[in-house]
Amino acid sequence: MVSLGERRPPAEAAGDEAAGDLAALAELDEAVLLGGLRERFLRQQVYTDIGDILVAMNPFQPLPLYGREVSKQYQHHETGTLPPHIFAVASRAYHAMLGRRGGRPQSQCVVISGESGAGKTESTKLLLQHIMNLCKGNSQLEQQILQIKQNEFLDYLIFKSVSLGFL
Ligand SMILES: Nc1ncnc2c1ncn2[C@@H]1O[C@H](COP(=O)(O)OP(=O)(O)OP(=O)(O)O)[C@@H](O)[C@H]1O
Repeated sequence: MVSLGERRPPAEAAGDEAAGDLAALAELDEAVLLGGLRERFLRQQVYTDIGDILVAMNPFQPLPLYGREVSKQYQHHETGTLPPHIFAVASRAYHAMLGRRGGRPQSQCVVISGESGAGKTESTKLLLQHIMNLCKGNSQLEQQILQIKQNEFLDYLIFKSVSLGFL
């Protein structure tokens, strides 16, 4: 959903020949795609765009990607100016829901899919965390999201389809 640009969060600052949006590459086949994802993963760049799809790779370790500062950066950024991130997806859905950036207000749906242990639950929590930050001041929306967060059936809101794991 977003591509690499000028301003980058710290984790992406140290060199990034591997493209943030693989769909922007002139040639894209399975080998290029897997190579690009692998290269980024080795640099701890766990998020990669492929056009409108965000690929999130599970780092299985805490990374400094989710702090308040990073969340702030992604709240009102222009599409394409920051590296791919789950917060960018959340921001895009949030602003589109409210009809900002040109469109009319519309319900939004984010499908989070992956094999067991891929990180769907964590991604959902991060998505909601960022949306909570975005809707500070909108108490009705905040309450609605808090209700979702407290819902023990949160997992059932996630599409748990099994995808092929290549890496
Ligand atoms: N972004 C992340 N950063 C660090 N660790 C993560 C991240 N995402 C997932 N993990 C780690 O991977 C584990 C499994 O993730 P999670 O529970 O989200 O997977 P899941 O896809 O929901 O699995 P299942 O379908 O089996 O419920 C987490 O407990 C956490 O330790």
